[in-house]
Amino acid sequence: MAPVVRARGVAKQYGRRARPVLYGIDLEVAAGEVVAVRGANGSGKSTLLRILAGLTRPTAGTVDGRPRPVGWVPERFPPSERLSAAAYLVHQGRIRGLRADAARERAARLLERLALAGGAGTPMARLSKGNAQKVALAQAVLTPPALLVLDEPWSGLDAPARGVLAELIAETAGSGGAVVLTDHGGSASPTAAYLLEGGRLAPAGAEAAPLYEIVLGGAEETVLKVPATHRDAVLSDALARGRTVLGVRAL
Ligand SMILES: Nc1ncnc2c1ncn2[C@@H]1O[C@H](COP(=O)(O)OP(=O)(O)OP(=O)(O)O)[C@@H](O)[C@H]1O
Repeated sequence: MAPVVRARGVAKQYGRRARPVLYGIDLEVAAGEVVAVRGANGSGKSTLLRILAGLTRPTAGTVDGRPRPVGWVPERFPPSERLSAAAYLVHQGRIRGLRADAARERAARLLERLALAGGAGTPMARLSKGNAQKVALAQAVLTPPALLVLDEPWSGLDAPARGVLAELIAETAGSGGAVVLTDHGGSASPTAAYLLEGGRLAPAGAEAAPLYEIVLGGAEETVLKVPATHRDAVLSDALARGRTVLGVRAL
């Protein structure tokens, strides 16, 4: 399948005297792929993800094919906004070309799925870390992204929200999007995993964790591939949203 995004020879050095963080990284991510980038603290994972998302410029090399907009979930979501979570998401939806009522509906549905404690009317500055993370996730998938990049997305999320996150990742990949994430906890069951070490990227082998295929009915049929660890949370979330479970099978 044609790659959604392709990095070639990407290198990064923050300042001329600093030691380079990345050396000549090549990486292709195809539609439907979930790619995990792992490595020690400070190994350059966030730097690589920011370059893939188009937020940081590489010192050398190129990134081709990046679609717009990229769904981006930063490691730390700035919650210093006075806007409420709902107002912030509607604003983001408008920027991405949604009509106000569509943006409101989509934002409300995502916040309900993610069970934003304290409600959608809470000012962003007063949100807890986990709830700010939920808003970060919601803004990234307000319009279905062709490329979804998530930096440590599991951190701070409670168990049900982790299930919803697994579902959002599976939905993005299932509808032809490409997903790149860092996952210290190894919670994503990626289709490919890489280890970033000494500024170079090496294949780390995909996870051994078993995958399940879940077929959901309702207004339309959806097929999701989710790791066994998130199967039950995804099923209960789907049932709570009025979907019908048409099938569950181990892959
Ligand atoms: N804006 C910046 N200016 C200067 N140096 C930076 C900048 N951002 C990152 N670095 C440096 O680049 C190196 C890699 O940082 P990066 O945040 O990409 O690593 P990481 O693997 O994501 O770390 P962690 O697991 O702790 O999140 C670190 O030495 C960091 O200090």
